[in-house]
Amino acid sequence: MPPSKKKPPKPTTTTTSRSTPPPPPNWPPLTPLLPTSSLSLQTVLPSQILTIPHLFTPTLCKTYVSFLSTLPLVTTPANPKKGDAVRVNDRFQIEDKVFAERLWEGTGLRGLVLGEGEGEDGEGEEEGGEEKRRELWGGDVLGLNPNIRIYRYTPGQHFAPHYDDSNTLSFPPPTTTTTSPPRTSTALTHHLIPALTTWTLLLYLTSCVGGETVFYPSSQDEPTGKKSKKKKGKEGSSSVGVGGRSEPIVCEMEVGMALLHRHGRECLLHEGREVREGVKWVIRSDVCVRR
Ligand SMILES: O=C(O)CCC(=O)C(=O)O
Ligand SMILES: [Fe+2]
Repeated sequence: MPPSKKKPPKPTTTTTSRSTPPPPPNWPPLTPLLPTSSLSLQTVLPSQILTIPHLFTPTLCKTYVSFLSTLPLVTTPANPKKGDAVRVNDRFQIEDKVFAERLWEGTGLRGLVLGEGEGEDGEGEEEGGEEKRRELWGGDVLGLNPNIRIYRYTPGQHFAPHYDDSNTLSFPPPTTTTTSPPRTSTALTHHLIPALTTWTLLLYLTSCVGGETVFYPSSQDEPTGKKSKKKKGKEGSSSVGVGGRSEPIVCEMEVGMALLHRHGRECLLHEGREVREGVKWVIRSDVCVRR
């Protein structure tokens, strides 16, 4: 029989695998943690940069670094799309609402942001707390963005100066803690809440030489000559902006420290400086508010 000229059918596996989101990683449990009474929200620059030292313990950071090292991280291109900041690091990104919720509820982050319990150093517990909190966070806080990003910077890698955009999303309803399924299949979609990201969360799992996150409160301090086309909101009137000039704010990485900074219209120009020795590991998410 002569060989058939018919082409073999095209495999369809590519299409199928592309439309199926990857399963979330099997994140290690968030333990050990310090008691929430030992945590506090510290102000680096009022209404702009806050930190929470020891949100993760050194032991938990080590566990996470070993685990994250097993994930398929991808090196970002050194020549980004037009308009995007140059960032050279290895990253892993996943939509994982369950993990975002665990980070929010299980670490004490929620209590600190919402001003519950003890330990805040001021921002959340002044008179008229509720209104101040809404002003600080940019609305009614819902929780953390399920879009979880993991960054690894090895020596020579960095994130060039840029502004973080605010993004809109449909915020998923809280996962029920019981094992029973939702009563109707529409329960999940009907309760999606229109949301907006307002602050960036960076959780440092290591410290290293270099790799600091640096903020430039005034545009005159832009280190590369890159000028933003965006309108700058209130950032020029921040307390260190006397006469339009101010020193860069250098946030040294501390193992287990969370750094929160305002983003969107009021985002300060910032960068992740080049790592010179060691490896910088970061978990990134965002604070979301009701839109
Ligand atoms: O890694 C850093 O220090 C900065 C990261 C950053 O700016 C970002 O994720 O937008
Ligand atoms: Fe950023």
